[in-house]
Amino acid sequence: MEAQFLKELPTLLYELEAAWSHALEPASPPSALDGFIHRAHSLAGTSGTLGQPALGRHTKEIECLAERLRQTEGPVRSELAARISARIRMLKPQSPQVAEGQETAEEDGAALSGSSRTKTADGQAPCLLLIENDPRVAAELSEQLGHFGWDVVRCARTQLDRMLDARRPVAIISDEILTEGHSSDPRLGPSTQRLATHTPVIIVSDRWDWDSRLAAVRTGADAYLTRPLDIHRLADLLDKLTGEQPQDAYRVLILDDEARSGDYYAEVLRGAGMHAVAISEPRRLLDSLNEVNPELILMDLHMPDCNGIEAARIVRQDERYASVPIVFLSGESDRQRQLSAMGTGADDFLTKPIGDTYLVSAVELRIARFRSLTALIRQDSLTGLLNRIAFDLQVEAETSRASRSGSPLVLAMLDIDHFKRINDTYGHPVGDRVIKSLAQLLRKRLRRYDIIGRYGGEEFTILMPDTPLAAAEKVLNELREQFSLLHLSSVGDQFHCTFSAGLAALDDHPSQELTAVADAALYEAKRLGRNRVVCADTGIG
Ligand SMILES: Nc1nc2c(ncn2[C@@H]2O[C@H](COP(=O)(O)OP(=O)(O)OP(=O)(O)O)[C@@H](O)[C@H]2O)c(=O)[nH]1
Repeated sequence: MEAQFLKELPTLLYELEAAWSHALEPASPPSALDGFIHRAHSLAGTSGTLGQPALGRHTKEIECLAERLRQTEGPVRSELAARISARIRMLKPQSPQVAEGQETAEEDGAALSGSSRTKTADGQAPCLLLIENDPRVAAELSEQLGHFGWDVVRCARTQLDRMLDARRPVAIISDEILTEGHSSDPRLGPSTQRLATHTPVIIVSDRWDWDSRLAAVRTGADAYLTRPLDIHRLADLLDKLTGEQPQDAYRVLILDDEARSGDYYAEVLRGAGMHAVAISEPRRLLDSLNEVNPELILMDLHMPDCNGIEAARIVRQDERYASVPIVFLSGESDRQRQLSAMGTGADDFLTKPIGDTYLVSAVELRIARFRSLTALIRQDSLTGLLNRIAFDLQVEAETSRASRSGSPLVLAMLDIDHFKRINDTYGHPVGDRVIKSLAQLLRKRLRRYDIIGRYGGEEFTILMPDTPLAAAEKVLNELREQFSLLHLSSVGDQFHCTFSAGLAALDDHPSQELTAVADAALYEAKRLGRNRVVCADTGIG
């Protein structure tokens, strides 16, 4: 049965995708969405039973999102629809076994080197189809996007239909407008029409005029860029359009002395794609805070050993969690008592019993607001990376986590070489662009759970959990090479930059000294001639 299911899977996925396209059409009746939910539901169930649990979970998430879409009004609808489309794009007809493997590799922290992008079925980087008549331009574009981790496949306009089916690209870059609407072009085959609904299209053109832009808009192109092409802008745009910077799952910690209800809420939140952990003993709170690093704490108010107000106070004693929203979830319905409970550092009160959809929305809204507020405080405005204070806090959290679990951890410090010369030669704004390019490269090529910060000026820091020193050195050397190959440009001028890096491993150095040790290794890299990676000596602390 499992073999038969695998054989039928491409068709089932095709039908699921087609049902989604149909549900998206403005003129479709509400039953179209019901039909899609039904298909997702049955695929989730069958996949789970027939040996494809990862596919089952993924499709279940799609089903839950679609259920919420059915119950949602207003602007959130388009966000939900985009999330469903992104998840559907991740379903590859031939991928179930690989999806399992990929999950394992990521869980093992094994996917160390290379891109952090989601790999396709055959382990390749996600593919971009490039329609570009000029071979020289195509080669250069492929090479440059390759540095950012994209696998660019050239394709003639006439091959588009076949290539869409064969490679299932995450986006199309084209030097010509894909005439008459790329989703309804009579010259395109059925697969093109199907995929084009979901595959973003970027037009790159020499023409600035209104008519060309309008024509692109009318064919459903998602973006229109003019030459000379700014590769960093294109890379940014690709990230946005392909959802390649997927939001990390919202992290929620639930404390409820009734283990069964805590587990139930956790299950509901997990069903909506969140990372939710439930504990029933207040004493486990501190450890769980470190493990989950929650963005919201749902807490029962009345508990026998320690009530919610006391537990909230304990959370607030730790400055790392001083601003994490705490929401009491309790059967307490007396408004006055609710308000006085909130006066102790909690932010809100949800009254039990609470419906699943309401719980999910309430949690999502609060975490979204928490994220946007903390981003302002934690992020460096030029690069969007963590600023120095936020990075240092992460060092504290990660070093204590790694010490407890005994897993290796490396801290790297990077500094762009001769940066003053770049500023002096090309001006400060170009210098800023160089800083942004390195930030972009780091973000693209490192794993999602590596922590990247801008430490100041042209200096960057990276914290690499679960990473032995030798592996980190290899990754940093790859990054160094990729950065040195990036074409950077100022008006009419092209130039290259390099960086130096110093690495320190937690195994060999006490956590308080990690940054200073990495900094000393960086200094050594500069002294030895720059454009190199130096690991701090083992055992010197
Ligand atoms: N454009 C730009 N320049 C910055 C920024 N922050 C710091 N700088 C400049 O970065 C330069 C750093 O120069 P130095 O510390 O002398 O080092 P360097 O020229 O990179 O030389 P080495 O590190 O020894 O290879 C200074 O000129 C700073 O003004 C920034 O945000 N944007």
